[in-house]
Amino acid sequence: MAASGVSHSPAAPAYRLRRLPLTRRFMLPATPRLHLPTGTLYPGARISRCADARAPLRSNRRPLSPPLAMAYEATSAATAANGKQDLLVFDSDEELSVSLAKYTAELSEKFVQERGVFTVVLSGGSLVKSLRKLTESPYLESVDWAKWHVFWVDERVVPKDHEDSNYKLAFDSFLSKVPIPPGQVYAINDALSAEGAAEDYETAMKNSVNAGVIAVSTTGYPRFDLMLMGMGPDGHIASLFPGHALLSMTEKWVTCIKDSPKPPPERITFTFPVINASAYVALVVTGAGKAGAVFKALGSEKTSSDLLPVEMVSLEDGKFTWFTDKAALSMLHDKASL
Ligand SMILES: O=C(O)[C@H](O)[C@@H](O)[C@H](O)[C@H](O)COP(=O)(O)O
Repeated sequence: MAASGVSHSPAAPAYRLRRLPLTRRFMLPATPRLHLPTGTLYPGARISRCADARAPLRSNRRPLSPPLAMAYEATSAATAANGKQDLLVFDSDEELSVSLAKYTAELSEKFVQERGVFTVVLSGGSLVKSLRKLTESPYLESVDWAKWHVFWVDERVVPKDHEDSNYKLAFDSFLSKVPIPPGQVYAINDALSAEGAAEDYETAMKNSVNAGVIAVSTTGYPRFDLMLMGMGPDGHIASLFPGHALLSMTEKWVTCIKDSPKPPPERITFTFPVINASAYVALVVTGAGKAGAVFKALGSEKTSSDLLPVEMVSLEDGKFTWFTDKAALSMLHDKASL
């Protein structure tokens, strides 16, 4: 059996398309300085806090209670040539989840209007829990779920009903609760070896490109509409780990790793050219455990020889947004108040 066509039968509520207001963002010109809430300037950092950036996000149902997000615009050495990154900082998981749902629903509406489909890529880890608001009103009714095609940026090579399976994680808390047609959910073929599963997944992606479901980038790689990803404490994204030879893999769209430092060891993963061909990437990074990697990525000088995987995200022609909290930024704040 090829990747895709996983059976699940979520209830299929009638939906209607609702226009959702855009999340308020504060866009200032990029500057090689960091202004943090203390007002302290930390020369040498590369983030600028937008003036008076705390503001409530709006919903067409009800105003969302007090300041949800501080919006930042960030640039880094890796992205300077390829556009800006947005850094959104939330006071709570709840607020992050509300904003992520709104962001995703707006992109769904945009791409369904433009392309007639919406291709979404998920990682495993805590990201999936952050998608929970999408399974609730108003999104459950308003999102055009029938147009979604769901892929995984990485997957553990285990049976689909295994506790380690990223498919199972997403199915249990997200996919089983929204009416995406099962044939549009592209799980790996769990009967194959790691090599076979990676090859099979790449073939499924090529078929989707040929069918016009997945767009193509100017460099010939699949261009997904939205990748929703987490980052590990070591700065890994997908199953691309610091210092690993796979970081420089460009020949394949999907490859396998058999010595993942994060268990389980056998996984398949998209390669960097595919990640960097995306139209939108949302990176959800919360908690003090991630503060070191966030500091390295956003607050420290770097050379091309010591880049963490997260710093190697450099979108060809796309938009990268960090969804973070204060704990994840704590080392930046500490540095700024020195
Ligand atoms: O299969 C995996 O292990 C994930 O896809 C992995 O890349 C994950 O997204 C990060 O490790 C962050 O996970 P947490 O958010 O749980 O730390």
